[in-house]
Amino acid sequence: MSKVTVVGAGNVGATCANVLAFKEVADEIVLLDIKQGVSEGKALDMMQTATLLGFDSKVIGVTNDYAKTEGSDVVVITSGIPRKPGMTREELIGVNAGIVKSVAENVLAHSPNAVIICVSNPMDTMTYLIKKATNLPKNRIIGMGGALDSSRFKCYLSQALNANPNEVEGVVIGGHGDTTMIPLTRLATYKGVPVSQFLDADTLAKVAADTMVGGATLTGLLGTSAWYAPGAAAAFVVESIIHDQKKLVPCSVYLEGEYGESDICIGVPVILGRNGWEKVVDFKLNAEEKAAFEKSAAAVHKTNSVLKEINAL
Ligand SMILES: NC(=O)c1ccc[n+]([C@@H]2O[C@H](COP(=O)([O-])OP(=O)(O)OC[C@H]3O[C@@H](n4cnc5c(N)ncnc54)[C@H](O)[C@@H]3O)[C@@H](O)[C@H]2O)c1
Ligand SMILES: O=C(O)C[C@H](O)C(=O)O
Repeated sequence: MSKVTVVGAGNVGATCANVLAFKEVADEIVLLDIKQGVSEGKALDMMQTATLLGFDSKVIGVTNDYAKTEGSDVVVITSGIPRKPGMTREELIGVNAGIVKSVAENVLAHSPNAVIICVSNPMDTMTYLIKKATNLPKNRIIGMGGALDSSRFKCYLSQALNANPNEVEGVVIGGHGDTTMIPLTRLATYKGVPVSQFLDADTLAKVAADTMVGGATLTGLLGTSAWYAPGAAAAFVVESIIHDQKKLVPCSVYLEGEYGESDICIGVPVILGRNGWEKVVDFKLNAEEKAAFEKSAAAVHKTNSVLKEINAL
């Protein structure tokens, strides 16, 4: 039997649980929130789609009762506040650090072998906080932002190409921040052919810029941050793990020398399998990409340093 817990039954958590159930990624999905009744209500609402959508997964909602999360294979942490228009993700650190740390401790008390997927922002720093606060093996702690950012990159690329998004490949590495993301335009392809054969440099630069502010654009439109693609991206990462798919997905993981960085969680391409992330894949960046990665890492290190200032570490 496979079991996944999603903590936070807000926009992203509920969407993630819904995708997990619809795709039957796990036999049991526990949706937990601190707000009385919300997760029970959303889980019941989802279960009432089972015969309409034809899935057999069971979704259970609980209010802050971690005993019900016992024995989870994977735990997705979405609890915390989202940004409002005009804010950066980094501004959420003060509130979200306390929430993420206590949630990670609570879930591990009942599921000591779980792989933890971090969604809460600022995601790279929250992933690092989980690593430092729990001291779990590094392969069991994963920030999912690169899966989302790469999906947005492929979406914008497909629109520029007027192509089917599923025939476009593209990867975003670096931090999950408006200025720290690195869409790897040089390596993006359409049916295996470099996109630079179809799109001029200005168009490609616009695609990269739109990708980097993809989350901010949606926050401006929605008044709060996005949830369909973030929830689906988290579910995609969970599926790769639960089904041991060995997919190559950019995720924020704890580096010890890979890509020239240490003591940081930041987005790099990793293989996902049953034990979490299994290895970092070296994309052989060129000088410009390496410099961008170094700059991105410096910004993430700076945000991480705030954890000590606010006594979260
Ligand atoms: N990494 C990414 O790609 C990505 C994408 C989208 C959103 N996010 C982040 O995910 C987080 C959630 O976003 P959202 O739109 O779902 O917000 P939301 O406000 O809709 O939902 C958050 C939920 O967390 C719950 N919560 C708060 N404290 C809790 C606790 N201690 N235990 C359990 N539940 C608790 C709240 O009650 C709420 O239901 C935000 O920090 C947002 O910035 C990250
Ligand atoms: O933009 C946000 O604040 C939420 C999330 O990180 C996203 O990229 O959608």
